[in-house]
Amino acid sequence: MPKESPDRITIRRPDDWHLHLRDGDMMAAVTPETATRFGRAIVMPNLVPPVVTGAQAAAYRDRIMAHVPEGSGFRPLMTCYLTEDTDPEDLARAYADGIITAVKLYPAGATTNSASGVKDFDKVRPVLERMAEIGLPLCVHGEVTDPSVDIFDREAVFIDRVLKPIRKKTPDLRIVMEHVTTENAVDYVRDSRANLAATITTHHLIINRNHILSGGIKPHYYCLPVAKREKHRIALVAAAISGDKRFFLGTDSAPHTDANKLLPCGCAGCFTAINTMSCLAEVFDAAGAMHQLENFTSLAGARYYGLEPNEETITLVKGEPVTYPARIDTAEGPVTVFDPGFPLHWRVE
Ligand SMILES: NC(=O)N[C@@H](CC(=O)O)C(=O)O
Ligand SMILES: [Zn+2]
Ligand SMILES: [Zn+2]
Repeated sequence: MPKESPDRITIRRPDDWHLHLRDGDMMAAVTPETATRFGRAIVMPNLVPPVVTGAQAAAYRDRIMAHVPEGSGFRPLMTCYLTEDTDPEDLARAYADGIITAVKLYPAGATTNSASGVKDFDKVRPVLERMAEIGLPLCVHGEVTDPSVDIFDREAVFIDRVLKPIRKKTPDLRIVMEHVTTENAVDYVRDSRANLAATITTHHLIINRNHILSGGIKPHYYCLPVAKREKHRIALVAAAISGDKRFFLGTDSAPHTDANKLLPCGCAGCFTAINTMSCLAEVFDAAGAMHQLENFTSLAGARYYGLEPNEETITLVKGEPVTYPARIDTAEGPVTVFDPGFPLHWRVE
């Protein structure tokens, strides 16, 4: 049990089960921000070109490690990007060698850098079957790309059209539905019997679609899946604070430069690596659920991935509003930090 008083709580060091570290100069700038705060992170493979083979995942891991501050103890958990040409044996080897922790499924065109994703889900059946056999988890960006489906319905439709058939044909495949944004997804995960869990982002616990669209368009709140109605946000908070071990933190911290966000066709993604724990503590505290924060950030995800929780602990302290930078500088340009829209009173000691 976390040690807790009204203004102080000590929990296991958190992990981030869905993170974008990018590459090159951006990676150099954002990797320390996560490495100093989290024990481990599942690193998304949607680089350009994507990380598709075990060898590429190992090389990417080494590039990340070069920017992990000494003594942080941070461990990047690597993923491969599933394509219609993925070789099941390459994945099986990379998993056996401890190079990858999961495989990522992007429907082609669903989100940032997903052009090489899957169009025909039958083509990846042999890979999914091999993954089920060896217990290699599949992380899923759960949105259909059918342009005739309303963007606010794409997650719910994905569950019926894609996820249910995959789970029926491959019931032993361990799946993580990434960054869920709807009550539909929460209910679907909660009603499942086995082999299904979900990550929830920091920002989807805080914003709804009004934050993006009301009173002027707010590109820094635009991410995919796009934030939905308030009733969905409420369902996400309920899942996060429930103590249910199938819901855990994946920040989906997805840095884009301001120049790439503030465009007629701006990029999707919120950069939350810096203030995530303060944001989450605020949300859990407001819900009277500080005692469930540790499960969400530090226990449930490790358990689903079959890993031990981190040995180290962190202490969060409540007091005067926390200060954090509005943006960070990178050699590619400034990146705006997620603004929850309210003061944050919890800081990591
Ligand atoms: N979440 C986002 O809005 N963007 C992510 C991609 C993703 O996770 O879908 C990115 O790579 O920028
Ligand atoms: Zn995604
Ligand atoms: Zn993501």
